[in-house]
Amino acid sequence: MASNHKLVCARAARRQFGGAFQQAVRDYRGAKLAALTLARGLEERLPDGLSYLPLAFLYDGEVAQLSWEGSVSRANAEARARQGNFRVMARTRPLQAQEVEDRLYESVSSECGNNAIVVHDGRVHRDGRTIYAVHSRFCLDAVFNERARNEEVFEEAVQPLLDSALEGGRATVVFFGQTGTGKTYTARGALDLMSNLAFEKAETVEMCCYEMAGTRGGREAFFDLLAGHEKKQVKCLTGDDGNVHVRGAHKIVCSSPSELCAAMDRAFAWRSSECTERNEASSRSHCIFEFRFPQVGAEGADAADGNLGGLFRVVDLAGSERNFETQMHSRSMAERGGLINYSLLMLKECARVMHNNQKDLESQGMHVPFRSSRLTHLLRSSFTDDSHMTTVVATLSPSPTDVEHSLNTLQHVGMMRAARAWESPKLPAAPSPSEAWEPESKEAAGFDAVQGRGRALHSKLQDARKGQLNLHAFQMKTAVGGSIMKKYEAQSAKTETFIDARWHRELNVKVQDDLWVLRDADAEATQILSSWKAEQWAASKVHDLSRWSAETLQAFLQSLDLPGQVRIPKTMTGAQLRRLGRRGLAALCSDAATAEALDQALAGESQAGKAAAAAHRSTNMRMTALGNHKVHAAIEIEEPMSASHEASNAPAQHEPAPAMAA
Ligand SMILES: Nc1ncnc2c1ncn2[C@@H]1O[C@H](COP(=O)(O)OP(=O)(O)OP(=O)(O)O)[C@@H](O)[C@H]1O
Repeated sequence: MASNHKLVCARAARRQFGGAFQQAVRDYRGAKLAALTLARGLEERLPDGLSYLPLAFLYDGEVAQLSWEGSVSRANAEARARQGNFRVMARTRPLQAQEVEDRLYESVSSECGNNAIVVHDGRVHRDGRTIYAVHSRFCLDAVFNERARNEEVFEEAVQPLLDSALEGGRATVVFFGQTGTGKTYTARGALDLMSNLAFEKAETVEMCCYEMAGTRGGREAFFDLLAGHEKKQVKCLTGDDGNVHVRGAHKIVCSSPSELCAAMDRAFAWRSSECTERNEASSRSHCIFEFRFPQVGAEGADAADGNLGGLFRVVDLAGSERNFETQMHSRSMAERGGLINYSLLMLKECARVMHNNQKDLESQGMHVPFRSSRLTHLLRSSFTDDSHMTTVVATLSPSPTDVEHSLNTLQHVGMMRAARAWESPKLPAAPSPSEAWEPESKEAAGFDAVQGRGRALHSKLQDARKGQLNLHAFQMKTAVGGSIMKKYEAQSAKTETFIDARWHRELNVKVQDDLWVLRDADAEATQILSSWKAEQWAASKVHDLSRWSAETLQAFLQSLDLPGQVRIPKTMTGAQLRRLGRRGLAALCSDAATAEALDQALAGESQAGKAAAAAHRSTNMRMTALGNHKVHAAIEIEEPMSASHEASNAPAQHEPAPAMAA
């Protein structure tokens, strides 16, 4: 049963049909390679657009189009990789040992030369039979694949910021992404490399480090990580310069790389981290490293308050988590996780509003809720101040089970990038093989950089069978017009729908509509069955003398064609009549013939009651059989139930036994 459920769950399906999805990824990569070769070889010889044609013959239309588009826009990659103050990059970690053991494939392709990243999303169609892959491309300022080393990431993402800070500027690098994707791994690598380089230009480096976590009262607060055990709370205040500063944090002035590394290690040691389902050492707080580089000639000045001296921040955010990843969390972990998710949500919300403000002229000026979380409050200048250099590094997991996370991360960093699109240089239009292609200028806008969604069909189960499932369940004939497996639970008459491709063939059915239609049909079936069961129960009790009210008894007596008189009091109920017994009943009748006729009529009612009760029991048994054997059991039952016929024998005067749904 559980396996059927899993089939409609995309994550489980990605595991189950891994081979087919992997083939889709291979196809895409093959098409990409072919497109690159063609673009290089034919572009100069053939007019625009025509060089695309050989690819269209070889591959599925959308895959060919997407891969071609990726290869021709390669020329624009350099222009697209902005040298502006706000840049967005992505780094994919390699598959972990457990993922390799589970035979998971790589669902992310990094097009490093093209500064683009493609997420291959394996999906199951709502019909439950067709599986297909959607390839989504996101264009960023730089992309690092799973083989990229920390040094490469540092050189591209961090070094320009460090240089700017060493010259007196303000810079922030933010590591953002799903839990267990390598934010801390990348941040630590960058910090280690930074500690050496910083002293090439600065004599001393002042460092403070704090984390944003929850207080006991469930509120966000900053805690000093260099203050030892106590984790002293520090304040986050807006200074005269309009920037947000953390006040009261312990500062360490380092004069050598080893001192700086020791201070960083100390901060990492105090940072909140716990073992979770996804990461053995998962960060449970947002950690901010702040470095100040006093400028030459600025000695004695309060560099923290004035703009004298450069500021460099490394923000290692806690990872976003989804419900299925937090099943084993304790209560306190769940509370902290709630705060983390809230602050990340607010960060995404700010990105969304900024993006909307940028994209839609009408909504320009919409309030960006930076103050809704302490994290966004702190990072405000990174996103709004043009002179503040910011790099957001999105970390991604290549696992197909994390595709939703990866898409979500890329969409949000894309929005952040788009929100600062005014900085991007004007790009020349890319050659396009068809009118329908997205214009290259859109690419620069980050979020709109999803260059189209390729769709490659890889259905193993394309046998389109005709027919219709007629569900004969206890006289109920439901033409659901689709592939449906029902499980009827005897007690609650509950039905569940399972879509399982195997049943399509066995039942020889074809999905005509989508799952929602089937669900409607299922709900209808549940309703009919439930009311029918209730009616049957009521029908079985209609003939039970001991349940008759005084009115029902009088109606019953009037319906009988008795030879003589019966002197039964108008207030006497069925139960009281039964207690009289045969002799007591005869005493109420005017003659023996009347007593005999009344006795026979009551015996007939008793018989009918027994038959109805037997029918009800049989219904329950059949329902149980359905529960155990699913639809097969229902189909094998050919004889309609006879309870309705029994019910029709009930006396017309008293409450008629309801007919079953036919
Ligand atoms: N690029 C990489 N190369 C090799 N291993 C990596 C890479 N990125 C991450 N890892 C490994 O993945 C695991 C998780 O990494 P890390 O703790 O940095 O994730 P995280 O994103 O900080 O997670 P959380 O948000 O839960 O703190 C670690 O064991 C790390 O060594």
